[in-house]
Amino acid sequence: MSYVLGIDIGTSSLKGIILNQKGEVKATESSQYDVNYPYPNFSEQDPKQWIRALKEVLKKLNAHHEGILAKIAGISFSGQMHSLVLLDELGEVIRPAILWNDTRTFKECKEIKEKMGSKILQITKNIPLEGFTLPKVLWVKKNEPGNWKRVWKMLLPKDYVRYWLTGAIHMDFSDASGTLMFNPETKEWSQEILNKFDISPDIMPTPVSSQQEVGKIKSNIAREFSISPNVSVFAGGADNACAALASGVIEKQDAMVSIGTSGVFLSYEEKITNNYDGKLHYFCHVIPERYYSMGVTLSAGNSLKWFKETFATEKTYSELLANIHEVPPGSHGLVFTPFITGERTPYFDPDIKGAFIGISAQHTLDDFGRSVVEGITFSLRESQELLQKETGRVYEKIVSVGGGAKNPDWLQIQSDVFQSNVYSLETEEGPGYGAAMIAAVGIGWFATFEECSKEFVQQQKMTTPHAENIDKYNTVFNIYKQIYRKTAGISRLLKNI
Ligand SMILES: Nc1ncnc2c1ncn2[C@@H]1O[C@H](COP(=O)(O)OP(=O)(O)O)[C@@H](O)[C@H]1O
Ligand SMILES: O=C(CO)[C@@H](O)[C@H](O)COP(=O)(O)O
Repeated sequence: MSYVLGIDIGTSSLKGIILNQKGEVKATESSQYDVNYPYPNFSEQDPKQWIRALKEVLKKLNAHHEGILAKIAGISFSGQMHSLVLLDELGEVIRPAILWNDTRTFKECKEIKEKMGSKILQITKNIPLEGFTLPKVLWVKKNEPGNWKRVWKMLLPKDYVRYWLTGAIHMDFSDASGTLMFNPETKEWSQEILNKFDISPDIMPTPVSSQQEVGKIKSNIAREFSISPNVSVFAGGADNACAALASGVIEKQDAMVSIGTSGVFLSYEEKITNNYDGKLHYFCHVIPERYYSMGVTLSAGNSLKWFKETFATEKTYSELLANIHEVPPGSHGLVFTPFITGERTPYFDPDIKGAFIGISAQHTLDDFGRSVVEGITFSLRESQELLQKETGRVYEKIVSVGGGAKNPDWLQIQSDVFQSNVYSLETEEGPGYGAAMIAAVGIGWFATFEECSKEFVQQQKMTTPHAENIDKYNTVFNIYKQIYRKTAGISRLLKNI
């Protein structure tokens, strides 16, 4: 029996997932790491952490499942998007990776807008945002000229991990389309953008499709972890594209909600004719010639993580949320906005701050816990409303994935707030499951991703909206929506304190 391995380089951990030919999970392991926030708006990670975590995961897979890596026939990857990794000529990392939720690049975004105007949207289908890779490249060029001079290649996290395993330099279309330097129609780096910002095409990795075989594992690494040297390594894809594949979101009427560190409301797109004027992100899918649009909450699960680590250190997530079902919708008049690292959709504002509004003496930790979960979900409803308005679609099926899908009360809140049936997956393994599906297609178990999805993805109908909660949530959501406007000025004043 041969298996496939999916490796997900998330923001909070690296996960390895092994599937058999029926899509059953034979083994899974993970290893955590931290994000560093050295200054306001900065968010960085040391790529060495990913390699340390990868080694730990590979070791644990073999140790807990009797040399299972020897049975792997194909490997592929998913990873946090947009985060910039710079390598020197020796293939060494030059500086910490600047992550997707780092918002230091306000000035660089302004520069891109001034120099490119509407051309950037025309070419890339996206507008300049602090999270995307091009502004990060420009920041290093301007602020760290010594580092910039040493750059041999620029990569994204999963491409760096794959490079460490194989020595080959590539980036797949789904991740390349999140750099703001790539044309998703021609599937090439945009010479016009690179020229405009004086970026040498030599530093760009070769763009390839997600299921392209890109190399073999280096022999010393294969030996160390008892992996067959013949294992095929496939390029892989952006974590959200991989999560959408793993959720079976392959029809226009289906949507995915992912609550990881970030939060995402994602819609499948058959064509690239419409880019919604940059109000939504528009990227290549891992499925050939398919696309997706999405809105992003910068700190979704990250808000809950921050809340837990700050106010309930000793509790697990399950303990923290154990009683939220006893708190009524609206958390006794307490509303949270999850803008703790600024916000993307729909505000695109790196300086907005989070808030609890309505605190009173009778509020308990359970009220706060529920209001954090509700605030994150309201933020995703803003993306849902924007997507529905722009696409004209009403999503008949919303599949919920990521850490946030682990809690049944949160699934109920999602269903009530989105006013839709919310499905969860039988095997909720997130983007790593999609990465393993890419390997399954790559090695030829299936001719297409659609065939693989039909065989592998098992959605469970989990949660339907409670009619009595819908009106209440509409009222609270309307209050939530006013908070951005009313706190934007105050957030700017607080920035300098
Ligand atoms: N049992 C749980 N209940 C509710 N939320 C959870 C639970 N476990 C994790 N989470 C949330 O999920 C987030 C991590 O999700 P994950 O998909 O693993 O993130 P990433 O891919 O960004 O590394 C945490 O920050 C936390 O907010
Ligand atoms: O920036 C984006 C999407 O545009 C994020 O969604 C990252 O891709 C990180 O994802 P998670 O670690 O939260 O899954």
